[in-house]
Amino acid sequence: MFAGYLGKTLDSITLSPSLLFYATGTVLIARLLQALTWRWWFHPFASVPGPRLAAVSSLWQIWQDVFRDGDTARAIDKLHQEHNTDIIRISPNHVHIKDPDFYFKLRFDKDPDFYSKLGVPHSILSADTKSARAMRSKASAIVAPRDWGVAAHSQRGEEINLFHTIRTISTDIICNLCFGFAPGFVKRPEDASQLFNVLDMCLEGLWFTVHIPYLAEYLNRLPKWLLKILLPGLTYFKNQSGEWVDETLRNSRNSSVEDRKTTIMDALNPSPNQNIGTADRDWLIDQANTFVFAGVDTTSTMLMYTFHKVLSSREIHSRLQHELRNANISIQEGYDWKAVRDLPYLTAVIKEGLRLSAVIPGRLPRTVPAGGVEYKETFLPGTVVSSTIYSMHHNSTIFPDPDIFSPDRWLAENSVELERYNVAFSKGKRSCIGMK
Ligand code: HEM
Repeated sequence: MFAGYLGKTLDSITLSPSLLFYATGTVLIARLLQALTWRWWFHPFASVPGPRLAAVSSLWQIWQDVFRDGDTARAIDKLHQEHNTDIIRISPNHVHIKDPDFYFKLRFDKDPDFYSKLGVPHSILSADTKSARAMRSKASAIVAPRDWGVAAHSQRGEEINLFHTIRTISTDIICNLCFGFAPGFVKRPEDASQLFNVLDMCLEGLWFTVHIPYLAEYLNRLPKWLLKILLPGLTYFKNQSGEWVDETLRNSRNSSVEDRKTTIMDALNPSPNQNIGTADRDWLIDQANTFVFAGVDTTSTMLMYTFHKVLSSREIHSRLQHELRNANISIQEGYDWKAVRDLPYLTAVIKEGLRLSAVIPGRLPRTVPAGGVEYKETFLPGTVVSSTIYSMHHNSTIFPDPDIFSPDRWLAENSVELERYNVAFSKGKRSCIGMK
């Protein structure tokens, strides 16, 4: 009887456009309310403190990343202080944990959702743990400390743009590692300007692209002519890396098998003994972009920051100068890098520069394995968890007066223990390859 009544009622309803509009709207609002209610009251992170906006949406992260110039790590640290807790909810399925002991347990896999949006889907940086392991062992065999024989060509008293100069040195060294030759930016710094503008643009754009699903993937699939119109800088970067990769492959075809293993591109080349196909060439260009991107600005920013700190403190400057003079080390005449590496005060200055320069300010998200893990009273199911380097390096229990640049903390009695908390290069299976 009820079915008959319902059938008649439905027959009498005519499906007008306005009815369709209201019905769709009602369903969408109901779905939204359901999602908000779940995230707010019933989600496993419902009791984890954090901004309300972060509990129900990704808007808090978007606000920090895009509109506050990616200053998210500092904002997260502030939240920990405000809520006086080691665990903070920074988006519906993502918590940030400040506890140093948890950092060392954070050996989970990279969050594919985040890393796939960085625009280099096939690169070592975005690869899953298993594929990355094979690439890492090949590439890290090439990265070793050595004398690169590059020195800035500046005369005494001549003004230079220090950051630009450091960047040219870093690029020449990274290119030597990757391709076996340097573009010669140290001698012709003006040639590097376009590449550096593109690196700046990519870095700024990154905070935006990580929030737009599939954007990086679509950009990668666009025809080359369209990408050139839409993003000329990115096209320039890809073409430049493409030329470098081609030259490496040409050089290795003309050299012996033993010599080929001396560059990262040769070590990673998936088809070393034959002419490389388009897919493998594109794959290598992705790796090349990653190494240039990961190696150049990290090193340059850290060095620039450290130079600034040394030059702003008369005491640190004169102690460093004294140590270098006593060791008879002068950059003008060339020097023994092994002797430089062992200088205690210089090493302490570099460690302090690494601690405070925060060159990787992001959250480095990891996925909790299926089955979940416990963190104190909170159960973390297969969600996302991160611990920023910034939080570790600004922990005042480990580093008293954390904002003060004090190389002496690395020379104190507890300095060996302190070393454990120097995580500038991250730790574990996905730590930095350039660390050596
Ligand atoms: C001061 C300099 C540097 C710092 C502070 C630094 C820091 C880091 C950090 C924190 C990570 C981990 C990122 C993550 O978990 O997503 C990383 C990864 C990486 N770094 Fe560096 N880096 C530096 C220089 C370099 C250099 C010179 C190279 C190239 C020779 C390099 C190549 C890489 C690569 C390829 C990865 C990805 C490793 C993987 O995913 O398994 N980095 N770096």
